[in-house]
Amino acid sequence: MATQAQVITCKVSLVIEEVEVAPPQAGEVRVKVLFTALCHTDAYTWSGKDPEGLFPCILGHEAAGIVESVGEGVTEVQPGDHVIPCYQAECKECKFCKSGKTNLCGKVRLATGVGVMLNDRQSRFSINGKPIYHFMGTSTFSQYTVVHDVSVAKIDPKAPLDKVCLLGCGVPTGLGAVWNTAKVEPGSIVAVFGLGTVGLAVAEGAKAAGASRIIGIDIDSKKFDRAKSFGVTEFINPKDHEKPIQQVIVDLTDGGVDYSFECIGNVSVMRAALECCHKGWGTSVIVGVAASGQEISTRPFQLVTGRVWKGTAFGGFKSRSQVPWLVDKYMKKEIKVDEYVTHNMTLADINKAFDLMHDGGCLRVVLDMHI
Ligand SMILES: NC(=O)c1ccc[n+]([C@@H]2O[C@H](COP(=O)([O-])OP(=O)(O)OC[C@H]3O[C@@H](n4cnc5c(N)ncnc54)[C@H](O)[C@@H]3O)[C@@H](O)[C@H]2O)c1
Ligand SMILES: N[C@@H](CCC(=O)N[C@@H](CSCO)C(=O)NCC(=O)O)C(=O)O
Ligand SMILES: [Zn+2]
Ligand SMILES: [Zn+2]
Repeated sequence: MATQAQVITCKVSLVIEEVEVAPPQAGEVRVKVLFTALCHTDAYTWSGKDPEGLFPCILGHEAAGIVESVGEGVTEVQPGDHVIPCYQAECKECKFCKSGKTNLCGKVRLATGVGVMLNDRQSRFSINGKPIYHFMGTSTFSQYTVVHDVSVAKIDPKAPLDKVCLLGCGVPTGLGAVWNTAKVEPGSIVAVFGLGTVGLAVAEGAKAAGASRIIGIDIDSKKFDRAKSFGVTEFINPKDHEKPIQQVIVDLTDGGVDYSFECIGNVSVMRAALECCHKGWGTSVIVGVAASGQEISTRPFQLVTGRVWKGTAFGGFKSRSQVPWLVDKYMKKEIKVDEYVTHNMTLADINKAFDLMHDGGCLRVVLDMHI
């Protein structure tokens, strides 16, 4: 086909470049990133569908490392501390942090949303004097990064960093969606849409909360076997049914589920997840991130008749307070983490790692940043 005068769609790679990382300023921490995993939100922003996506930038937000140096006034971490960068900050002082109602923090969010540090609204990354933007206040696809002190959790130095890096995003998000946002009670019937890392962590959290049935829904039936070991008790592939998936679930559950979780980022599935909830009390939690311009819809009657629609960011966990607690739970073998790591690679292979995310067998790829 002739392509002259046409827009061409083609593949591009992330590039690995030498970057200058400026010293941390007041209230900032420079971290040597040892291991980082890839999350679908990195792929989402790279795709250009994130309205906050700003390029050129350094992506990455699910990582663990060691503090290299700290700026003036930083008291809660020091060089040598083992840390997890937290894209969701916790300053403990702002209106949000003090509300007792949310884990969102307002202190640095406006700066991190536009790829800069709060102090001087500049980036600490540059190439030949030209700034490279930060991403989600973390930018962990770099061997060194600079984060705000409110965006870093100090953790047990005995914890294996090549595993607990996952506690920077996907696993806490799923667990917390169940424990903090939905507050699933023992005996509940739960539906999980999407059986990737986040959906499996929802299943794990629901099992721990004592759910009686955990129904996993995915369009890839290969996901089902593995999901059993995370707590899923029944499986549905929407492709095997002619009826809308919400009707299939309502029929199977005597009127609908107590809780549902959308872990895909698809607005049609978000609607189905709400509408498969039981009249009068069923609650649906949106976890997946949908692209810019996408909107959710349903008949208001669904809410009038008692269903509740919620969303969650980082599973409602307060990052600096609770990430160390999650690390301790992992060390006591009370939550899974190793089981979500399906591949280990190096920074040099980051493009292959992104390709692997489309492979049904892949959950998390962990990159060793210094080989
Ligand atoms: N809210 C938050 O704080 C937060 C944190 C982390 C990730 N996320 C988002 O959560 C979502 C899930 O992340 P993940 O890493 O588990 O992704 P993933 O791609 O590994 O998992 C998604 C799963 O959904 C399945 N799927 C796709 N379309 C489907 C459909 N129409 N019906 C049923 N199943 C379908 C896929 O087969 C896959 O198993 C992403 O959108 C990610 O950006 C949100
Ligand atoms: N810039 C994106 C926001 C996407 C989004 O909702 N991010 C989640 C975390 S995804 C982690 O993998 C989140 O926590 N949001 C709350 C926040 O960003 O403060 C967009 O605009 O689509
Ligand atoms: Zn993420
Ligand atoms: Zn705050």
